[in-house]
Amino acid sequence: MPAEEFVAGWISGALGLVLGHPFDTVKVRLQTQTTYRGIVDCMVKTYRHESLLGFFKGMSFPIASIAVVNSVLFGVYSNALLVLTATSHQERRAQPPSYTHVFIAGCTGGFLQAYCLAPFDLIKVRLQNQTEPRAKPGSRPPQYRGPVHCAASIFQAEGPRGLFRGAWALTLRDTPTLGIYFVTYEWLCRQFTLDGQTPSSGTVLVAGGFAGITSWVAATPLDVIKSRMQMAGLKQRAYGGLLDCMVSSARQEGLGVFFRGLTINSARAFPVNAVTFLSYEHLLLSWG
Ligand SMILES: C[N+](C)(C)CCCC[C@H](N)C(=O)O
Repeated sequence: MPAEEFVAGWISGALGLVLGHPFDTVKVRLQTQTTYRGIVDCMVKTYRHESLLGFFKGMSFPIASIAVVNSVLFGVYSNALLVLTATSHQERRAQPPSYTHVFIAGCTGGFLQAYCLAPFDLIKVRLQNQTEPRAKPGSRPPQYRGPVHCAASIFQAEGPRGLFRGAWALTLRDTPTLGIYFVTYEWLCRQFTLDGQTPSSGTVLVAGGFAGITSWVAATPLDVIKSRMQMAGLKQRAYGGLLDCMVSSARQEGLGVFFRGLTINSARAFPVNAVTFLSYEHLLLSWG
């Protein structure tokens, strides 16, 4: 099984992540808390209350973990294509796979990465939603002291299954939308590249950026539900399940609730995925 794809996926995931984390914090807060009037208000309040550091809450952990998850995504995607089309990454420019194969491989990668992502994403969301300013003497400490403490507290209170809260919503969110992700990327690359040629860096950046936006647009409704299920019982009311969360969120807040965080998600998705695909393609090219 070719391993370079996993390594390239790891490095490119880490690069994309740092760039996108501040957007991600604003997104999670807008989706799960009702105290902000919009993106700018959330940014201003976060900055005033918690300084620039507030935007990077919960990042150290994803940088290690999400990078691993990205490695699973790209590694499984590429190896699934190898199984489906019997072509390696290098051969695929000359013999491009069909969009159906790209979609199936993307969904497979999406499904498997969702399973690895679930506990990491849960911890990230819980830490991002702690709005207390950094420890001041005399102030009440936040519930979780850091990622390890957060994981340990959830494990102690709810057992291993607690760490997979919201995993079902996450899998539903990621399986089809990562199929869309790779199809969009491939389609855009092919539009701007002569047959058999390698796409230019500019093309890869634009195709990667739009692949990110398209898949996030499709993923946002379930992303809201996922984040809420992960917070259920803490700052959020408890839900009877995924459907209950959908119905009661829509009843209380209207259908618009399913698009919360869409603007910020798209603004984040472009740079993150442009950089992810560019570094991924470059690494693989330089390793020959
Ligand atoms: C499928 N869905 C849109 C949910 C995620 C796409 C993931 C791509 C990238 N790791 C990012 O964080 O933007």
